[in-house]
Amino acid sequence: MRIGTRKSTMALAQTEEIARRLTAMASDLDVEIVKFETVGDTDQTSKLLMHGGKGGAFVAEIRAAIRAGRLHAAMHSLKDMPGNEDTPGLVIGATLSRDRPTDALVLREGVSLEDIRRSRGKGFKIGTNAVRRAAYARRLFPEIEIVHFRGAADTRVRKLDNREMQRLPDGGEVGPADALIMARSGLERVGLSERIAHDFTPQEMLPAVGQGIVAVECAASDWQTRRYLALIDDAAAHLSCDAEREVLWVLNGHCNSPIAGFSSIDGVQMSLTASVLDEAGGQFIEVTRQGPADRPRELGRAVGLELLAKGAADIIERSRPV
Ligand SMILES: NCc1[nH]cc(CCC(=O)O)c1CC(=O)O
Repeated sequence: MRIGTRKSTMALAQTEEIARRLTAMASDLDVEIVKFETVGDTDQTSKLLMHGGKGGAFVAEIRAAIRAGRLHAAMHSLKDMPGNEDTPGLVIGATLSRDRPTDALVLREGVSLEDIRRSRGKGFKIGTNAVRRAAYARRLFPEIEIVHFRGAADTRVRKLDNREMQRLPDGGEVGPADALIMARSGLERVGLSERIAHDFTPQEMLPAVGQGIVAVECAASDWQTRRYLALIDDAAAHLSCDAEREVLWVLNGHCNSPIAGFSSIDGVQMSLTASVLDEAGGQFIEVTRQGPADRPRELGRAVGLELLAKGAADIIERSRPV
């Protein structure tokens, strides 16, 4: 099975995990990891929007290779898969069991969370490129300065430690950052979890839709690949995937929309919370509902529609595109 992936440390770790799980379930299977250098990786400073947005940059090229038969499958972080475009002929053949979905705070030497909390963020710069994280950061630390930080997880931490500036598309630069907000699961996968100073609770910072879930995509008609992928599919993660992504679908959301969504399963019940916030941190709409765990899309749809009824569309429309 030829599995395509970006070649960042994190993406490779995730793909190696897929390969390990596949060969544990099917010892006859040979897995080959095919590394792609996407436009999003080679072009670190220019706006991702030029390449069709973040999801477009990371995902489009690898999908074309599946459709052309050069790959059997592709690894994606579910969080990075756009929720507002159809993917005819492709399916998510497997979702791996979910890693811890929280966002985490990484600090440079000499800075503590207490300092940041006490000053309500005043005098501190926090690096992130996610509209959702910026919005929640401003709710938690109203006077913090957000600096746009990009790049692979390990690169970002190196820039933080070396007090490097971040170049911007317009030629300017920002930084250096005092802290970063990053996904715990990503930090774990690149071996940097000991750098986590604080895990934000879902009440402090609701995770992105799909955060912590690794997905494997393949051609809908490739039954042999689907049969293998079914062996490593985690049912609970797949139900959460369906529920949370339905919210994105209803809200026409992409991976950098100001939208958060997180579901959990307790027995036969699923609880789903989703929110929409504006980047300045002023407007915040949150909805929680419970429903039967085996009908995740219905629950996602109900939550998405309730967010719309409470004014979500306005906030989403006013948010920056990527
Ligand atoms: N946007 C990059 C990205 N895509 C997936 C993860 C890791 C978490 C995950 O798999 O959900 C990250 C890094 C981050 O957000 O810090």
